[in-house]
Amino acid sequence: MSFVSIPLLALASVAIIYLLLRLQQWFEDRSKLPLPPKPPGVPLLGNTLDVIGSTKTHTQHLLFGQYARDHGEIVRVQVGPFTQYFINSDEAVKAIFDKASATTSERPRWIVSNEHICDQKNVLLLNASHPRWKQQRKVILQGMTSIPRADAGLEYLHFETAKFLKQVANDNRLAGDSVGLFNEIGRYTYSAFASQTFGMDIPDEKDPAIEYIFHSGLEQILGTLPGSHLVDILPILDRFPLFLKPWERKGKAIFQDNKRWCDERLQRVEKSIEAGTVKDSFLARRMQDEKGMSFDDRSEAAYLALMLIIGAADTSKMSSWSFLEAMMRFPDVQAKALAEIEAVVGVADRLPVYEDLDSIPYVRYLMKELWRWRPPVALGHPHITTRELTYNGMRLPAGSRIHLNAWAIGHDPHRHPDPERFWPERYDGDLTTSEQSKNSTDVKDRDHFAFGSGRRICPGYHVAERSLAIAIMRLVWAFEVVPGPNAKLPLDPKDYPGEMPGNPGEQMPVSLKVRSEMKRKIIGDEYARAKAVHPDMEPLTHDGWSWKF
Ligand code: HEM
Repeated sequence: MSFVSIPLLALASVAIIYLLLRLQQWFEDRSKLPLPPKPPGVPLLGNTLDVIGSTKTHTQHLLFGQYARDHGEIVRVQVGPFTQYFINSDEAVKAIFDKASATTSERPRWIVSNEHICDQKNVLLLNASHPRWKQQRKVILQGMTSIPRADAGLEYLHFETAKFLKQVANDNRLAGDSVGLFNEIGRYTYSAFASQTFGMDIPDEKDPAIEYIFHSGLEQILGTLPGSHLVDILPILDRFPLFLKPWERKGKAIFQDNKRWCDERLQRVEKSIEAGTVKDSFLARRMQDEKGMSFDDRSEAAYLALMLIIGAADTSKMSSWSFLEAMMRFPDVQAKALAEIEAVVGVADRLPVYEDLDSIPYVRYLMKELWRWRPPVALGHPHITTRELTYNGMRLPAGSRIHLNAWAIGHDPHRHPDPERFWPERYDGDLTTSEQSKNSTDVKDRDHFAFGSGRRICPGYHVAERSLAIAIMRLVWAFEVVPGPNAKLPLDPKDYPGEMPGNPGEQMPVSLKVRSEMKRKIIGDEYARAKAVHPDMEPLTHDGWSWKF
């Protein structure tokens, strides 16, 4: 036998074994329920080309929405070697994410993102079966996201939004500069959550802390996208010695950098506790409540504080930004919202506050409509099933990667007639909070799916509700929201796509005009009053970007 034929023989044997295994699988599957339907694709690549194309044009939500309309409640999409299942109906979400949540709450294995970059300390990426996941969810609820804790955070939301209003009301250039407005909304949300977690605020939109926190989150999320790291496709590569694994060295270095950043802030909080000058915050309370904690526990709490800013800030920023899109494109809704808010708050007496929400049902409808129309996490974070499930004559094998398609459900014309229209009246009479609505006996009554579902549902919805209600009431009360001077009319969301699928980007041409001199004065006065009682906080500044590899 020649030397050439040995490798050929080996290759042929591998191919035969592979075909035999596929054949065996086919025989086994013949007697089982069918898998969910899949959109037409090309051999071997499946739907990869369509998905890549939609990623380039920022239209993944539209592609997966179309798949849902064409193929129904569950769609099987093949991207390279990955099969993803998109759950596209409220009933299927209830059956799969809620009722079967004991078997649908794990995450895919992300070697680089979860194990190296986050050292298995990020609640968002951990498996639900990992003891740390349960522990962190408990700490988050007690320390930041329960109703009393969310209420305690209102002072920061009121302060930061008042500061934003004052900046915009007194700076015509900023009021007409969409990128500037986007960044200032980012500053106030990052600052509101940095204050609540670390007890430190971010006074300036150019503060490098914003870039640092944003990039830390981005690095983690990018690493969860299918195909971003070869080792996630071929986990055997993880067994190589470290010098052959640049991804692991880089991931671990990022973790160390994040940890150093958190530890520095932890030490500042510790010093202020010792000096008796500590500001109330998630981290300070955690350290004072848990006297027996070692430095590693404290360091983990500080890391969790950073993860919380990452989870809270961009989703809240995006909600305020999408709200401006809705007001600009639907001026009748804006006019009605203004009338309803002024009827309770007065035309020029004071700024709206969160407590006004109960007296203005229309604001509740605006919130529900916004999260239906523009869910910030439109295609959900992936979960993994741990055993085979059946639903409506279909089967999901164990190990399936499932996504809650919040966009498709929110834009299903049978569930929400005329879904592209921003129409808060569709929720007329529904005054439920997010928590009450998610527990609706009939899932058809549930308002939207922006926070996910089941055991892994976003723990921050009480906080998110407070943040959005304040933003909505104050933005509408203070400003007329209009298209910017260079806007291409009629406005088309395809002209200003954002990084988060289905959400507007910073180039959305929006402009704000303060509604009256009286309102400008009230904004100035109330900001001055809020500043006088706002605790003096240390800035969260980061001295330069330190990830260098
Ligand atoms: C409009 C605002 C927000 C939206 C739309 C949102 C949405 C989501 C979604 C869709 C998930 C994934 C759920 C799943 O895996 O099924 C999630 C997870 C998470 N969110 Fe939020 N979120 C928001 C605000 C917040 C806030 C304010 C906080 C904290 C104060 C927060 C903390 C978290 C955490 C810690 C997780 C990870 C939960 C886990 O994996 O177990 N989020 N969020």
